[in-house]
Amino acid sequence: MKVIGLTGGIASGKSTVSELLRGYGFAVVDADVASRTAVAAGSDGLQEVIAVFGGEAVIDGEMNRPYIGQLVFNDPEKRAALNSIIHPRVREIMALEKRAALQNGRYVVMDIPLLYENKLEATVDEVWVVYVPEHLQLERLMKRNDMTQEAAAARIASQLAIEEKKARADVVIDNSGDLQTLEQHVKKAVEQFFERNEKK
Ligand SMILES: CC(C)(COP(=O)(O)OP(=O)(O)OC[C@H]1O[C@@H](n2cnc3c(N)ncnc32)[C@H](O)[C@@H]1O)[C@@H](O)C(=O)NCCC(=O)NCCS
Ligand SMILES: Nc1ncnc2c1ncn2[C@@H]1O[C@H](COP(=O)(O)OP(=O)(O)OP(=O)(O)O)[C@@H](O)[C@H]1O
Repeated sequence: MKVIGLTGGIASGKSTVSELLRGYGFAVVDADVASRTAVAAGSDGLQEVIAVFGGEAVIDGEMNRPYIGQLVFNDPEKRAALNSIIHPRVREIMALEKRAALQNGRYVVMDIPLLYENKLEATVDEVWVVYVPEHLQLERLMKRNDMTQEAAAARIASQLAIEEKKARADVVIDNSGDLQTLEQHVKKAVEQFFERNEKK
């Protein structure tokens, strides 16, 4: 059973593509969901976040995401500190979910925004990159998160450039067009995937 690593830049359309892939029967393991589980209310992960970032890191028992986001996307050292708390836990959660999906005989999609940044290529069989040029990434991120251009640019700058991810991909899914066009691209990529993997 093959494992696809799905990545791209922030707001390039990974979640949109992973929903379409669910529709084709793939099991999707999502790093953003796992990263929330890693610091859920009452968890050891959240305790560590409080130890490092202080009491303001929590609001109503939950991690104060806007506060932490504003800190870490403007300071690489703080980002590294948060990553070192959350990423090992995310890897553990995702490995369990992946194993369960494979045991059920499913093709698996690992949706991992930081796949290249964290050198996780070897944990998947092939990498699909959801690509949009950076100006569209900025535009969609500002719109989705109701964010200033400055805040959106800081988030984009905290990741490997989208052009670099595109260059390294096994499969590129272009999401520069409308949603209908994206659906067609995904359909084609899925057909080619099954041709490669089920023909022999
Ligand atoms: C900083 C946090 C609190 C901001 O929360 P917020 O709800 O605003 O954003 P959300 O978690 O939905 O992330 C949105 C996107 O931001 C990007 N992103 C998130 N964390 C990081 C990071 N540490 N470095 C680079 N990009 C990141 C990803 O593309 C992600 O898909 C949160 O992103 C977080 O806990 N990040 C650390 C864990 C992490 O690296 N998650 C990403 C994949 S494991
Ligand atoms: N083809 C498209 N045309 C217009 N808007 C789109 C298109 N594809 C996605 N979007 C919108 O762009 C935003 C980003 O898409 P999505 O949330 O799927 O990205 P993502 O890569 O999962 O983001 P993140 O890295 O933050 O998890 C969303 O608001 C989504 O509705």
